[in-house]
Amino acid sequence: MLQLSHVSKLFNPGSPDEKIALIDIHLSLKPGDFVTVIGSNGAGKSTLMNTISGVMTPDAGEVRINGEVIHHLPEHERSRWIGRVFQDPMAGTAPRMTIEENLSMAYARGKKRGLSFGVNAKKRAFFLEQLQRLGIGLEGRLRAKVGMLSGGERQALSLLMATFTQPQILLLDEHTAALDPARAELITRLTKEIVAGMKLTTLMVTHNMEQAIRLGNRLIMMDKGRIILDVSEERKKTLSVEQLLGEFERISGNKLSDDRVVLG
Ligand SMILES: Nc1ncnc2c1ncn2[C@@H]1O[C@H](COP(=O)(O)OP(=O)(O)OP(=O)(O)O)[C@@H](O)[C@H]1O
Repeated sequence: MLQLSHVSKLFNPGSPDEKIALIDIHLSLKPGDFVTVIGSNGAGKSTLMNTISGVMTPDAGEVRINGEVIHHLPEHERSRWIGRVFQDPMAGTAPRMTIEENLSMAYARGKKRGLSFGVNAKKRAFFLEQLQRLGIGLEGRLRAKVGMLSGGERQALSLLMATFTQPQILLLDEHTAALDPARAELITRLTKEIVAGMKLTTLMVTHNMEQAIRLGNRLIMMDKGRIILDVSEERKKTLSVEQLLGEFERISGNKLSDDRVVLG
């Protein structure tokens, strides 16, 4: 499904600002895997997501989705294959457009140009059904401007839009981090439901250690551009936050330096 081999990324090579972001990363995900990603500041988590999404090209190695090298794919193919939700609820939606218009845009995403963004009765019925699944009352607000929604509502909409086209890979980039605990819990629940319901292959970066253990069937830990620990579903079942932090210290030789860490 997703295959990274020998992936490396260096910023500002040869300059005093040189930064090694990824070093010889190997990662293989099976269809339906839900992998949580944790690590210290600057470990390379965002660079990993950017490289998988094709936003950044690796300096060495390659990323394949279903056997195809991602960087060779045209933009519309990539956006059909990859859904992404960012930390900032503002990032995934267009605030001046209505919920219905945003959904229509997401619906057309990944399809060849020329496809209408317009909303017809059939599409509207589909949108209503999808919004009802979220269970937060957005189905009654199709014509509301998205800029009027709360952060949690926008993030729920972003999640729906990112998964509309049944992407091959779903990338969640600290997508609950900017929300208050109740909203974060809501988005976590919706994430679990959508990922399990659609059997999506998912990578989720989180600073919440408890969430990283509780969600998904695999956990990877990054430090200084490398994957330093890969935890199986079995091991995750009995793993505590203290043990996870202990493992980080044992392998990296340092305490986890993450200024946004949430223990649980
Ligand atoms: N565009 C860029 N230009 C230069 N250096 C960069 C750039 N993006 C990332 N880096 C550097 O690459 C390294 C990895 O950064 P990255 O953002 O991937 O880490 P991260 O694990 O997501 O960190 P955090 O948890 O702090 O957000 C860091 O040293 C960072 O400073």
